[in-house]
Amino acid sequence: MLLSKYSDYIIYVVDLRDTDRLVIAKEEFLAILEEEELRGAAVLIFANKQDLLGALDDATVTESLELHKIKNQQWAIFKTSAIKGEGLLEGLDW
Ligand SMILES: Nc1nc2c(ncn2[C@@H]2O[C@H](COP(=O)(O)OP(=O)(O)OP(=O)(O)O)[C@@H](O)[C@H]2O)c(=O)[nH]1
Repeated sequence: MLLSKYSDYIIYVVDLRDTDRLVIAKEEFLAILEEEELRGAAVLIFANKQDLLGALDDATVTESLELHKIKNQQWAIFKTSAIKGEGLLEGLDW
């Protein structure tokens, strides 16, 4: 992963079909939030592959990544389908 020295925002993409790696995704996500350079950066989550059957809902992702515990940073979660181009612009507009 590449991080610029002082980033204004983080975009984190979660694969809604990859339930097996949700725990790893959470660990990685929490480690990113602890990066000194990213303190205060806005956090944008793309919950991707929402077009596929069996995709997790965003409430489950919110709970799994413990987004509600983020106190000093703005955050938002958008359901996306990268393949269909859905939800991406809404997220980037946020
Ligand atoms: N249906 C669908 N397919 C997608 C979407 N985004 C990416 N893919 C497809 O998923 C496949 C794997 O892409 P990613 O999951 O992004 O790649 P990756 O994380 O390196 O792959 P894994 O490690 O196997 O998960 C590719 O064929 C993509 O075209 C999406 O929103 N919807």
